[in-house]
Parts: sequence; C-alpha cells; structure tokens
Amino acid sequence: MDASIKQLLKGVNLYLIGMMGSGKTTIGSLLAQAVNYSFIDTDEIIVKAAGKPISDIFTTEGEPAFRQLESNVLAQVCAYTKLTIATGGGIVLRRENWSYLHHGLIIWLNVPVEILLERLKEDQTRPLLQDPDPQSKLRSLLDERYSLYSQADLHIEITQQETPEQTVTNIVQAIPRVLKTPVEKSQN
Ligand SMILES: Nc1ncnc2c1ncn2[C@@H]1O[C@H](COP(=O)(O)OP(=O)(O)OP(=O)(O)O)[C@@H](O)[C@H]1O
Ligand SMILES: O=C(O)C1=C[C@@H](O)[C@@H](O)[C@H](O)C1
Ligand SMILES: [Mg+2]
Repeated sequence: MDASIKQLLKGVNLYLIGMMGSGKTTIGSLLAQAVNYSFIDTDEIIVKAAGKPISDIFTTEGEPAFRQLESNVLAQVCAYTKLTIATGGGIVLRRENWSYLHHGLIIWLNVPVEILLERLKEDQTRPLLQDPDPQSKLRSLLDERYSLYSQADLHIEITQQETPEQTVTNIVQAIPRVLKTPVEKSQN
C-alpha cells in the first residue's frame, strides 16, 4: 500500500454507497486490500444475524424491518476504525444513517442504469428488483435517491465497462483530493 494514503486516511472508515449492482461489495473488498483495511458488508451482516436471505426478510418482516436492522448494523460498525464498508443500496434513505456515515469518508459509485441492468439481469436476490419492468424500477429508485447519493464526499463516475481493479485505482487516486486531513473532513 502507498504509505501516503495510510497517513492521509489515519484509519478513517471508507463507506461505499450506490445503487444495487453498482459494485459496493465487489469493489469494497478490493479497496480494503488496497488500503490495508478490513472489509465488511452491512447486507452480509444482516443476513448472518437474521439467518435468512434479504429477500426472505423483505417477504416475512417487510422493508421497514430490514431498514431498521440496517441502521442497527451501521450504528455498531461506525464505532470501529480501518474498515471499508459496503452498504446496502438503500442505506441513504434514513436521515439517521447519515450521522453514522459522516464518521467516515463516503464514496458514491455512480453507475448508469444501463450497466446496472446488464449486471443484474439474471439476479434473483435483490427483492426490489423482482419487478416486471426492472429497468423502470431501477430508474425510479435512482431518481428517488440521486440527491441523497450526491451527498457523498467522493463521486466515482463509472461511464464505461471498467474492471473493479480500475475503479479501485481511481478511488485510491481520488481520496487525497477529498481528504487532505481528517480535521478538514470534519470541518466541511
Ligand atoms: N466493473 C465492475 N465493478 C463492480 N462489479 C461488477 C463489475 N462488473 C461486473 N460486476 C458485477 O456486478 C454485480 C453486482 O456487484 P455487487 O454485488 O458488488 O453490487 P452491490 O453494489 O454490492 O449491490 P447491492 O447493493 O445489491 O449489494 C456482481 O455480480 C459483480 O461481479
Ligand atoms: O437498493 C436497495 O434498496 C437494496 C440494495 C441491497 O444492497 C440490499 O440492501 C437490499 O436488496 C435493498
Ligand atoms: Mg452488496
């Protein structure tokens, strides 16, 4: 790892936000390795704790119950440092979650709907995408959430089919632009 990134980050957590399929889980794991952090995924923690897949939680307990579990997990993880955290696509929806996210550096993976659709066309694990018209569903979710995702500290625009490794390189190169020191971040 580049020693200057380590000095700059000072253990501050990296939160990946963005739409389902934007690559938070895939890229988060690689980004953690790149900056020598541990990796966690709020969706995975919820699935392990509940003992059932997210689609089952949505069906049996409903989306509000899932959102509460998500906030509980986020509240717990933000107490730790040196983490790269892949969040669920809807983490931005609750105002209280932002107070946790702002403990760290928030990175938005901004991926066009066409690419999301291509990645997720065979997917059955995302309950909100089990819709007769997944493209319109993704568009309306993105419209609803766009201004929320925009509140991230760092916007990573993915405009073409780039590899996860290229995206990680872009993120690592962009971090110094938004995080000169942790003090500056807290003053923004
Ligand atoms: N360049 C890429 N970057 C990231 N993911 C990619 C890329 N190309 C293809 N994928 C694939 O896209 C799919 C969705 O990625 P991933 O599960 O990481 O998204 P996510 O943002 O964590 O979604 P969710 O919010 O539903 O958890 C995966 O199957 C992943 O392998
Ligand atoms: O975008 C969303 O609302 C979701 C994304 C996934 O990460 C999961 O958290 C769940 O499928 C809901
Ligand atoms: Mg994920």
